Amino acid sequence: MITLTNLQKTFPARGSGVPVQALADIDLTIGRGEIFGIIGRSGAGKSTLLRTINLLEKPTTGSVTVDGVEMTGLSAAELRQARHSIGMIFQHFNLLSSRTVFDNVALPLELAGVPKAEIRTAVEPLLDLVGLSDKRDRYPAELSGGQKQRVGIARALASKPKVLLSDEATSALDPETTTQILHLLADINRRLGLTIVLITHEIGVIKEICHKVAVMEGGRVIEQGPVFGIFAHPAHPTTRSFVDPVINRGMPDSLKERLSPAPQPGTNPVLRITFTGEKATSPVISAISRDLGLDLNIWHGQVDEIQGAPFGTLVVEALGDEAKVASAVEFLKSNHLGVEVLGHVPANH
Ligand SMILES: Nc1ncnc2c1ncn2[C@@H]1O[C@H](COP(=O)(O)OP(=O)(O)OP(=O)(O)O)[C@@H](O)[C@H]1O
Repeated sequence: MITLTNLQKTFPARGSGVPVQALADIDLTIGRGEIFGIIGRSGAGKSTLLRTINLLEKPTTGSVTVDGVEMTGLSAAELRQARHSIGMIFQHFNLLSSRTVFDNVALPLELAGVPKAEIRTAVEPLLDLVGLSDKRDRYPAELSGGQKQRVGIARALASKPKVLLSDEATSALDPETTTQILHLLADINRRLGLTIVLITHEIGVIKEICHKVAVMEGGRVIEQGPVFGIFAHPAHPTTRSFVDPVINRGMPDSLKERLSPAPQPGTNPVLRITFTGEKATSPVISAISRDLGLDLNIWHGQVDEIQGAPFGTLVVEALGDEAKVASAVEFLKSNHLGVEVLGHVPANH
């Protein structure tokens, strides 16, 4: 649906400053109907990247294709037309304070010259969709933040876009309202098959509704893939720093301090077992002690949920000889569970 190829963006130097390279070597493919999240710290290049999709920001080099249309080659009139299929919502909602809820949602249609009767037929179901039918004649100042964002969403949907860009749309909202807005976006994605690209600095937003994620740092995408895989096995340290607070893959500090990297006489290995999907509930621990005669001392365990699928980690000390431990590792792998040796601790500590 959206392909960004070899995208670069450099902002020219201001005054006596130096040019800023905001985007470098960006290659991203976003599939039709996906909710694609882009996460990164302040200044990573998220907004610039999002704004290149509708060409609010013109890339210095590279190509942007949306629904088969190469955006960088369009004339001004063609670009205006192409932007009808790309809606956008914003952190601070960007509503017109002098217009009612109905008139804010109707605005893009009025600007496109749609007749009044048609506007009414288009806007009313949208107000219904976002749960604001009873607020149609209210003004933005009379609405809560969550309600304002619902107006923003309805307005973005008015021109029946195929893509919705969300620029930190929940950053100004409290956690409960954030969840409601995210559920609304997920619902719209399912019902309308809309492709959603959202940027955020909050990992919870990605965890809640995204199918895929790209992590940005210094204008580059440092890691990307399906949310489940990235959360379960974050490869880059920055990704880990985002994921660790919400997915506890770790172990107690007291144990960490006692770990030594290599086995010594009289030490036991410490394993981290990761469970994903339906395997998260399979009784592997009892199978290992029963069938392989290896006792496992559980140090730390956690079962979480990513995108509705269970994801668990278990840190265990294996109380047995090397051969038994090797068979247990093989057994776990053959059951499609993740297993890694974290280190070794003195036995009987
Ligand atoms: N119009 C501009 N002119 C010059 N530099 C810019 C411009 N817009 C952005 N930048 C710079 O480009 C880099 C990326 O900015 P961008 O706003 O895309 O980051 P971000 O990840 O969205 O950050 P934030 O989360 O704080 O919004 C930053 O160094 C920023 O200062």
